[in-house]
Amino acid sequence: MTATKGLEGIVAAKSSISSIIDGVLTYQGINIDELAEQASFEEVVYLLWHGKLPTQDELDGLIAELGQFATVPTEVIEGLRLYPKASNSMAALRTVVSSLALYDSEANDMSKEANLRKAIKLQAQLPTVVAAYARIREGKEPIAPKQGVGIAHNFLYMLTGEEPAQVAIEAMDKALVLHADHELNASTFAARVTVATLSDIYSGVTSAIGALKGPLHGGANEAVMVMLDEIGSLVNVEPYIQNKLNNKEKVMGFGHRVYKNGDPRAKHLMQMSRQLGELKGDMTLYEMSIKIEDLITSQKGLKPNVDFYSASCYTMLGIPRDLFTPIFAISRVSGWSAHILEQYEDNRLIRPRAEYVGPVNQHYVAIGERG
Ligand SMILES: CC(=O)SCCNC(=O)CCNC(=O)[C@H](O)C(C)(C)COP(=O)(O)OP(=O)(O)OC[C@H]1O[C@@H](n2cnc3c(N)ncnc32)[C@H](O)[C@@H]1OP(=O)(O)O
Ligand SMILES: O=C([O-])CC(=O)C(=O)O
Repeated sequence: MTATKGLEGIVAAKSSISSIIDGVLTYQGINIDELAEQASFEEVVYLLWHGKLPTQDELDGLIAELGQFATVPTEVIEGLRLYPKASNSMAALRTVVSSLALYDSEANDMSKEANLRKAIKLQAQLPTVVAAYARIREGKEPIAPKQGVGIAHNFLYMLTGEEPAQVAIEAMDKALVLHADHELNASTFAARVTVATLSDIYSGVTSAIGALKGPLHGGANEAVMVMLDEIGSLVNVEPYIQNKLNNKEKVMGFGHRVYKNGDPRAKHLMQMSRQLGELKGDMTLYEMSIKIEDLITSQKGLKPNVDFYSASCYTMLGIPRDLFTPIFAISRVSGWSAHILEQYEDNRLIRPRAEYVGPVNQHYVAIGERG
């Protein structure tokens, strides 16, 4: 038995949710470029869960259910007030999602209907939780979700307490569409491994949030913004990046396990970054990002991934950088849930093997005789 480090190239599941074939990403066979330009996030959620785009009635029904479930139990909001103010935002989100199970009477109901309902609840509640967390740590009161508006709109409203501009809603909605699913990425795999023991959907999503948090995965979007903040201005880009490359340090937001010729989502976020810069009348972050891309691509041959331009976009939307990965989770919970439901449909325990490389033929030595 020989291990493949990082399971690179190993096909570990059959799935009909999203595909990456020859560098093209599709959700249910629809190219991400079409969805990014035309679909709303709620249409994508329906697509991932039901395998087809919704009719107007089906879409209205989903939006109504998301509204109905968007309110988070008071106990959970009260719990947020007790978290240390300096908590890591993804650790807080992971803890909240785990605790949501305690207040859901059907948390352990494994029927198909209950599992779909729990997927809707999680999708509805994550934006409320992230916005409430962000406000409470600033000493502000959480804002109750609005009914009848999309998740992008509601999230920005609950975060700021103000009616968001149409351009901000559209940018956020597109970002949510672009992050919704991505085949067997690390967090989705973690979710599938967890529920393949026939554990519940809250456990699966809690595992997934833990996996998304890391900087090699979803945590890279925050790390990109840390880097942009450290660089500070266009003139500093070249020496900063050169120094990183000389020290053989990774530059966050570049490279990908599957895409070697570029992540198809990045160009949409790059355009969004440019447009938001133009609207703000401040191109600094966009221009710094373009310069970093030029340097990394020419010197390392690495292309930006989904996490690179999302950092400047979210900052220009006025969002604090430690909410970037929680926003990724607000979107990706749609994909995690789709994969969890798919796993339950045709389940088998996921339990690979390890190549043993430890010592052999050892013997127990009494404690007093050990060196
Ligand atoms: C939503 C997402 O999860 S998208 C990915 C987000 N993560 C990041 O942006 C973090 C930065 N990128 C990386 O760490 C990697 O490119 C990963 C983890 C995304 C993919 O990694 P892998 O396919 O395992 O590639 P691996 O990490 O083995 O790198 C291969 C080589 O490219 C180099 N490399 C890969 N990414 C980078 C990078 N961002 N900056 C500099 N060098 C890099 C590695 O140092 C390594 O070089 P070596 O062969 O000389 O040692
Ligand atoms: O697929 C991956 O390995 C990471 C990624 O881009 C994603 O989860 O969106």
